[in-house]
Parts: sequence; C-alpha cells; structure tokens
Amino acid sequence: MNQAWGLNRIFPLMAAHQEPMHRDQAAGLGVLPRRRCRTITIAGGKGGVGKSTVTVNLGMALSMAGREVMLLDADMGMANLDVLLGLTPSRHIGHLLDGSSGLEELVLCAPHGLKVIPAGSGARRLSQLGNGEHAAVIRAFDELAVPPDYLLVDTAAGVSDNVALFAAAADDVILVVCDEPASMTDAYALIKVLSRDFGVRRYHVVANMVRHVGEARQLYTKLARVSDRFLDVTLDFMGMVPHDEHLRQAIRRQSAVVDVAPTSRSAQAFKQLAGAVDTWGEPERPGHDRIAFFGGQAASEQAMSGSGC
Ligand SMILES: Nc1ncnc2c1ncn2[C@@H]1O[C@H](COP(=O)(O)OP(=O)(O)OP(=O)(O)O)[C@@H](O)[C@H]1O
Repeated sequence: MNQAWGLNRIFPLMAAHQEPMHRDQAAGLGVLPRRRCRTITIAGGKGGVGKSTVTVNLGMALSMAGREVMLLDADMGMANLDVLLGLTPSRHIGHLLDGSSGLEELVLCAPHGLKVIPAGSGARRLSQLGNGEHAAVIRAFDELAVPPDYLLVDTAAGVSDNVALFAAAADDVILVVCDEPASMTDAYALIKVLSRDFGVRRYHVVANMVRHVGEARQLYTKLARVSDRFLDVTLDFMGMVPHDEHLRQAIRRQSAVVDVAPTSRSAQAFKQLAGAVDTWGEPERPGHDRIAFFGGQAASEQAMSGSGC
C-alpha cells in the first residue's frame, strides 16, 4: 500500500485539523485502534436514481477526509465506476473469477487515494454470473492484506440475486431514491425482497436529485410509512443530495464533484453524508449462515475471542 496516501490528508470530518498518519503506521505506534472494514452496499431498485454517483462521491468524500476507501463495482458487465472517475482498467472481476488475477491486481487508483475494483463492461458472461461466482467475489476480499476502512459496493438496478447477495453481504445498505413514482415502488420492492428472502432489516435512505431537504424528508416518510406498515424493517433518513448542474458537469469531466467543485451544493451534501457514515455505531455482525465481506476475518476474530484464552 502506498504510504503517501494517508500522509497528506486533512480530516475535515473531525474537529481537530491534525496531520494524519498512515493508518498502519499509527496502529503500529499504538495511536489508533485498528478498525475493521465497514462494508456498505449502495442500492436503489430503479436504474438511473444515482447509485453510482453516490458511491463515487461518498467514497471520495470519505477518502478526502483521511479514510482508506475502496469501491467495488458490482454492476457486473455494465461497469461504470471506472468511467465516472476517468480510469482505464486493463483487468476486471472476470480475471479474478478465471483465476488469472488476484483481487489486489485489479485495484485502480483514483484521486485522493480512492481505490476502485472495476466490474468489466460489455462482457455478456459477466452479466450472467451465478450465485457461486458472486459469493467467490465476496470471499476474495478476505485475502486483502490490508483491508480499507470502508468498502462501498455499487450495485446494478433491479432486484436480482446479484443485488441481493451484495446487499446481504454488507454491514449496511444505503438506499438511493429520487422523486419519481417508479423509484419509490422499485425501492419498496427491493426492501421487500431483501428483508423477506435475505434477512436485511435496516436501510439508510438517501434522497437524490431533490430541490431541498423538505422534499427529501417527504420521500423518506412515504417510503418509511409503507415499509413500517407491511414489512419488518427499519429505515432511517440519512440525508439528501440536491439536483445540481455542477454534478452533471463533473460527470462529463469524468470526475467526482467533491473533488472538482468542492463548494457546490451537491459536494457539500456528499461531505455531510460522509460525516454521517463516519459516526455510525458498530454494525450488527452477520449470522453464521451468511456470506459476508471479510467474513473470514470475522470468523477468525470470533475464534480468537471465543477461545477463552
Ligand atoms: N444530484 C444530481 N444532480 C444532477 N444530476 C444527477 C444527480 N444524481 C445523478 N444525476 C444524473 O443521473 C444520471 C444517472 O446517475 P447514476 O449513473 O449515478 O445512476 P445509477 O442509479 O447508478 O444508474 P444505473 O442503475 O443505470 O447504474 C447521472 O449520469 C447524472 O446525469
């Protein structure tokens, strides 16, 4: 890992503007407790609601705040995180699955130390992966020598097993919605499938492309009301991202708006979302029968703590 990544950053999410140390360096000195990677899947049901935009900008906002962040593009065969960040992958998830590359060899470096695992685009085989192959991708993260602080997983549209497995494998699910009837119905359908068939009970709702926070809260309330009534789930209002022309311009420049227009309304909103994520409490830990990101790590931690030594 490039040591410089952690050295020249400021911590705008924290009150103190101190010069941060690289995480490993700090952990070695006993300054920082070594944190377990928090895994967050970004889903939405409907296409075009802003899942990839939220993944990229939330990831970069956390990165700019001094966190080690990795993005996984789980929209297999229709990858776009690399395009949004102007990266040119030479290898992708397909190479991991056919055994010709390890996970570390797929990592692309975006500005501010953000790392991206590309999914590959235009390969039909990748869009037709089975559950076993998705599970293999999830398990490959156990091999990372130094896990990041955050792994953000961008998912495809729809309620396929692919989306469900990646959501169930993460600590948290962020649900991106916008003010369109199809976004609300698709988000509800996704919550229903994820909760009923995959045991995902908690959702952090982000309202995207809204005019103001009142509109965002209205969307959240609508979704929460119907979910509360019919499903055994908990939704919380995580925040909003305004409709913003600066964001569209950044996308055209293949950059994150938090990087190229940091004072824009959408960039400020993404920084607030990053601040929220960074203050979340400990995640609920997976049950034994679940395929989880870094599940191997959790198992070995459990084995160590449960040994009674
Ligand atoms: N806050 C915003 N303000 C203005 N435009 C936005 C905003 N968020 C997203 N967009 C526009 O919506 C488009 C779709 O966003 P994005 O690709 O992130 O959606 P998605 O949910 O990942 O789509 P898909 O399901 O097809 O992968 C973007 O290219 C951008 O033009």
